[in-house]
Amino acid sequence: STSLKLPPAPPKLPVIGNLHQLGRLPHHSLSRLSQRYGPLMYLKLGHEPTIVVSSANMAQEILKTHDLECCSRPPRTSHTKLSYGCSDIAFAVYGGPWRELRRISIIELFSAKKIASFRSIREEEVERTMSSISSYSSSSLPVDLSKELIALTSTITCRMAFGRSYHDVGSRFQMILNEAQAMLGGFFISDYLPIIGWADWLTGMRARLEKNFIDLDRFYQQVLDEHLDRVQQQHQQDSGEDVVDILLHMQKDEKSLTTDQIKGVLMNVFIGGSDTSSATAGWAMTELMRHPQAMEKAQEEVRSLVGSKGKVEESDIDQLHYLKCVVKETMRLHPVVPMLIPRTTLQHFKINGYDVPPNTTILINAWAIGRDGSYWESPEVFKPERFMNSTDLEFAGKDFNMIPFGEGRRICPGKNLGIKTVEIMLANLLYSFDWELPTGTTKEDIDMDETPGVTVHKRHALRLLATKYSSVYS
Ligand code: HEM
Repeated sequence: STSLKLPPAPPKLPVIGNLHQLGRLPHHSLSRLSQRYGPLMYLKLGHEPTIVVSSANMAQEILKTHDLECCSRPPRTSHTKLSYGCSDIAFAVYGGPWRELRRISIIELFSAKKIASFRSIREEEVERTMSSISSYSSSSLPVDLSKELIALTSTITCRMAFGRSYHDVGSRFQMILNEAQAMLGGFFISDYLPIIGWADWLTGMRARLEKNFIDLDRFYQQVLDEHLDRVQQQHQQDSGEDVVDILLHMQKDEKSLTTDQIKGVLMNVFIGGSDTSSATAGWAMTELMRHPQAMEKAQEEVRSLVGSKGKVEESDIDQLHYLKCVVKETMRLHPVVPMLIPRTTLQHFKINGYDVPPNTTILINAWAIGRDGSYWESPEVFKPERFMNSTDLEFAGKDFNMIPFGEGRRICPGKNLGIKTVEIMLANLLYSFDWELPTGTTKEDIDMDETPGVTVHKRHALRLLATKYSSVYS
């Protein structure tokens, strides 16, 4: 290994390596570090060799040219536990079972037809949330928009996954899921320093992980048993099936699908699907509150299109060009999975003259790439107009300068579903209400602090005063 030419490496400490340089928000710390050491950095996170990628060019090398060599996932305590031993899509190592599950999910769960079949769920639940916000509107109390959005996306996901009778999973289940999610981005010492892995027990992390897992598993088992009775008696129907129905039907026909795989996919649908969309919509509203002109333009567009219809439907969205630019600009500045999901290399390869050994973790800093001044003019400025009239600037576009969903073999399979959910929520929020900051605060007071974790949320809830837009009810 001494003959390998590795990418530039910041100095490291014995045993912990560069762990102390990650800070509370690793995407920020690593972005700063890359300004000094370049777009490819070689770190040691405890015992784990890691390459951090911080430019679009290098991301393209990894996600396109060398996608096959680095499309596996490194083992992680929390990921392994919550994915039934990596029997899922998101954390499974590269290989036959992952490929098969991904193929099934793309054809059966995330196809355009399937996404369309869940349309009424999205529209009904968005409408329900708008009426709940209306009640605040009449009481002149601020709405905790972050909370409303999380409740909305988890209800949509529950109905899609488990069916109508599960639309209200109760705050308990939501709480466990939120905690499980935080754990996925959390710090398990055993992941990096197996030599003192017992510290996970001391800190109580391990016990919490086990408990959350047992609670979630109990819930999934109950849902599966209830669905199983029904599925045994019915023939496959093309519409009206929830995710559990589809997977159980597939299991009945193909037999190769294990119950752990079904539960693993459910965990992915939940953890990958609900939080990401609510966090994105929350960031979009936050940016619009800081940029009143953009807010006015977006509201003007949606209101002039929809008129006095009372709500925005999905069929309207294609004509909302500015709204789509707002969503893109939000995802450029706030990719809610800022470092994607870690990858690991399967074999040695070279990139930009440097060696990348096998079993090296690859972290791609999508957050830094979206704010890179060599690709983006005034990168820190929220300016949805930059996407107007540009067919080149797409998510996972050809230049790799905006990759909020990743790219290559591991690209997010729920991308189109996620975008649709964000757009319909945002369009209705903008159409139905005028938004103001709580009395005594100005747009300069809006903080942009983030929570650490796999999915990055706004740290402090976005609280706003909502006033019903009069033409909605006229
Ligand atoms: C705004 C919404 C969303 C964002 C920003 C997002 C982002 C991401 C990102 C960055 C990855 C990692 C890609 C990589 O490793 O290169 C990912 C993977 C994944 N996402 Fe999403 N996602 C969203 C919505 C969804 C939805 C709605 C679902 C499902 C219902 C979903 C399911 C998954 C799964 C299963 C994977 C793992 C793919 C694999 O490893 O093969 N995501 N997502």
